[in-house]
Amino acid sequence: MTMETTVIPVPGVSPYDVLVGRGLLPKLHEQLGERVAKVLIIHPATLGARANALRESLSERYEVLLAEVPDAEDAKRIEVAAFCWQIMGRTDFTRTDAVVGFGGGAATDLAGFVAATWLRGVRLIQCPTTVAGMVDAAVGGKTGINTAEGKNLVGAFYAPSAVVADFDVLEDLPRNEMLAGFAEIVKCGFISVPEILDIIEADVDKVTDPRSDEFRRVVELSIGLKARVVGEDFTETGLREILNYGHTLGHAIEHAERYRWRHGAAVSVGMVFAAELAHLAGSLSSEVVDRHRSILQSLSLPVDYPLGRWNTLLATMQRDKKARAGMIRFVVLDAVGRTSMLNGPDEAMLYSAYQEVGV
Ligand SMILES: NC(=O)c1ccc[n+]([C@@H]2O[C@H](COP(=O)([O-])OP(=O)(O)OC[C@H]3O[C@@H](n4cnc5c(N)ncnc54)[C@H](O)[C@@H]3O)[C@@H](O)[C@H]2O)c1
Ligand SMILES: O=C(O)C(=O)C[C@@H](O)[C@H](O)[C@H](O)COP(=O)(O)O
Ligand SMILES: [Zn+2]
Repeated sequence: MTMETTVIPVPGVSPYDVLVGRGLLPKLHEQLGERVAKVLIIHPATLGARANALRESLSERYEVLLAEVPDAEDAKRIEVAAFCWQIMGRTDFTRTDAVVGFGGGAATDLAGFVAATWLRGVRLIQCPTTVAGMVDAAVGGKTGINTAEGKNLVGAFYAPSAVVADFDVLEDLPRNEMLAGFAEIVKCGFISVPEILDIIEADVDKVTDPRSDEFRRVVELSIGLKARVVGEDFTETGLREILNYGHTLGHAIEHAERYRWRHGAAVSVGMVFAAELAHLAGSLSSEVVDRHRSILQSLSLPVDYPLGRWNTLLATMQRDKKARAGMIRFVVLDAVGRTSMLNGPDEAMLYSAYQEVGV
């Protein structure tokens, strides 16, 4: 299957392009350039065969090293970053060398962090292999790892030099991972791009088929939104917070579940919670709350969570990066496509919203 390549520019101090298409990975050298000598490909075992093929295709031009890292969230640990730094140290990896993040959001978050920290920053090319990675994690330069206390607590804002989203790799992606990635696409729909929601509602089977035009459209709309937002507010001083819609409770759920829940599944519940919160605060209609549930359920994403975990979740939410001086802040909607911040809602309101998603 062939498909034209779309180039989505990400503006900012260090601008770069996101390439979306097929057959892009065999041409990865075009993004690496001629100054690079060594390339470290950071990938999980699931991508082992494809990482080997990538190494083969690059080995004529570069010395290629592979770092196979633990799968999914297990990759986002300091020990795993240290494993990558050790490979780089032992191979005299210099500032003219490059890191390639090849995997889902967990692998690209780790690879970004490794690239940002090695010698205080080496060239980084992100090659996302999941929907969440393509529409969100690999774009925008938020890199990081987890600590025992919470998710993404250590990291850096560090822009890649290019992002290569090659749909060919999605052939192997399990359907539940694909649907989890749609949570971030739905997020983009609710916060800013209602067209995404219309496309999903029109035909959910078509939009979740990576060979369809509809799939490509919602992926490109989501990347386009992310590019605009991070171009304006790279280090999240304001506007970028909208990309955190649903993540305040979502991250707390992931942490409480010791990362056995997929990120997208947790964010799905988190978005319904945020919608209920906005409704209780009097800013969002019940129709839009219901629309959250119907769209997310049509994608087989969860919209509820066990009621008994509130104290743990609340404690974790208090460590959310958007909190200020002990006050939890939530991205909420006033309408589809219109966001605002709800600062320090009282605990009774939070608990009432939680009861609406609780089972
Ligand atoms: N930095 C950001 O802006 C940002 C944005 C969104 C998400 N994230 C982070 O990304 C992570 C979630 O990303 P994710 O949903 O991609 O999960 P993931 O990286 O854990 O990947 C999900 C699973 O799919 C497998 N996989 C990946 N590509 C595959 C392929 N092509 N074929 C078969 N299997 C494949 C992985 O090995 C893993 O088991 C979370 O850690 C989240 O915090 C970061
Ligand atoms: O790019 C952003 O900004 C986001 O918030 C995107 C989120 O989807 C993503 O999960 C991000 O990693 C969350 O970051 P955090 O700052 O809340 O840890
Ligand atoms: Zn996310």
